[in-house]
Amino acid sequence: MAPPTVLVTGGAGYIGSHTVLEMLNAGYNVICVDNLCNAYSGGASKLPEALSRVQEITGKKIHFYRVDITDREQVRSVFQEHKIDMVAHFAALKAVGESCRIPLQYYHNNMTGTNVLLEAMADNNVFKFVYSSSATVYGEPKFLPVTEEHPTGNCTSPYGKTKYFTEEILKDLCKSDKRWAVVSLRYFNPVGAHISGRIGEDPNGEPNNLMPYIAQVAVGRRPKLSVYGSDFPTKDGTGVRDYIHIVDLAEGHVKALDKLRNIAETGFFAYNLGTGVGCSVLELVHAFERASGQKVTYELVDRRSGDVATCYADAKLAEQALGWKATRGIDKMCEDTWRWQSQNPNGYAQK
Ligand SMILES: NC(=O)c1ccc[n+]([C@@H]2O[C@H](COP(=O)([O-])OP(=O)(O)OC[C@H]3O[C@@H](n4cnc5c(N)ncnc54)[C@H](O)[C@@H]3O)[C@@H](O)[C@H]2O)c1
Ligand SMILES: CC(=O)N[C@H]1[C@@H](OP(=O)(O)OP(=O)(O)OC[C@H]2O[C@@H](n3ccc(=O)[nH]c3=O)[C@H](O)[C@@H]2O)O[C@H](CO)[C@@H](O)[C@@H]1O
Repeated sequence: MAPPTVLVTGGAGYIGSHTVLEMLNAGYNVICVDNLCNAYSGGASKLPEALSRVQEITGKKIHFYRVDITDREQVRSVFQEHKIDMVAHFAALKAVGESCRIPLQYYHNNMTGTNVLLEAMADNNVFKFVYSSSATVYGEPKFLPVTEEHPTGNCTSPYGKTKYFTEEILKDLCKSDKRWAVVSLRYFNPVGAHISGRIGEDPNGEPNNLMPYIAQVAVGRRPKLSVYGSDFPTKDGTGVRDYIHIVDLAEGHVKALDKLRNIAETGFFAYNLGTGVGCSVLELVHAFERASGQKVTYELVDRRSGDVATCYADAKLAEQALGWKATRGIDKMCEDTWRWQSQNPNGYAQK
């Protein structure tokens, strides 16, 4: 029996590339599409740099197509070229602040793109779908830890709304047609890098997120970290989040594919991918200093608008339903981030 073939959209990105690596190691065939709007295209090789390195690490072949998922013909051509069994959908624009400035581009890219993809799937009798969702669908937590029963939809940005609206579309789709089996994975705060140090997070321009910012200060690319708010009602006054190692996250996707591959059960399933452990900004800074041996200079400044004090997951449902549990702690997240950053001070674009 040939191993299943997974179409991975956004496979050249941070989470996509790490998940492709774990899918290949788990024996899946992988077809990747990406329009490279937020991924380094690499040198002469046909493959984007991140995927070229994934091939090097795994010794396995990746089929790659430079495709924009909003382009119906481009998407259809991939389904004509390959027999696809399942789809893992990472492709999206994801900068919260940018989404407030250019909401229409976010709704087009993330919503129209997903709808074009879903239509092409249905036209080719492909109904198994893993979706990249986010804890942002919960808005400001009403209770902690956040379970999958927490209300969704109280999103504070157009980006967050694209995630929420897409989940609602997927629920309606599953209600309308019992052939659909959808797993929506709600990521908390993915950080870290593959142990090889060859692939990692490579944000365009100034990082929005905490961990890549810390790493760039530690490696000397940025003078200091601004700590947004030190007067939150938390252990040390700084924001508390549920950071999850990117490889734990990637392994969670493989478990979701395994579930879809083997189940007769169809419908919509949502699972939190987090550790259940909250970590403050200053705790992460100090853990990174221990892991890297580098000083991370920081300044306590005003809060960033839209930030909540504390958010962390109840991850028990994913453990029960997927047989998955995060195993890597904060120190490992920092060690692996530092290995990537110190070996690739300028990310994939080695200058
Ligand atoms: N990184 C996080 O902290 C986080 C948290 C929650 C959810 N997510 C979601 O996980 C997914 C992957 O996030 P990431 O951090 O890897 O981001 P990323 O930007 O590194 O990866 C996204 C990839 O999708 C591609 N892409 C974007 N629009 C496309 C389009 N129209 N057609 C084809 N390719 C397109 C980009 O070029 C990029 O390679 C996204 O859906 C994001 O919303 C990320
Ligand atoms: C409001 C917002 O943007 N939320 C997004 C953000 O979550 P979130 O805001 O949790 O993630 P960040 O990494 O941006 O911030 C984590 C914590 O670090 C603090 N911090 C961050 C950066 C910095 O330079 N200094 C600093 O102190 C923040 O105030 C927060 O307390 O990233 C997630 C992962 O991409 C997205 O799913 C969320 O939708």
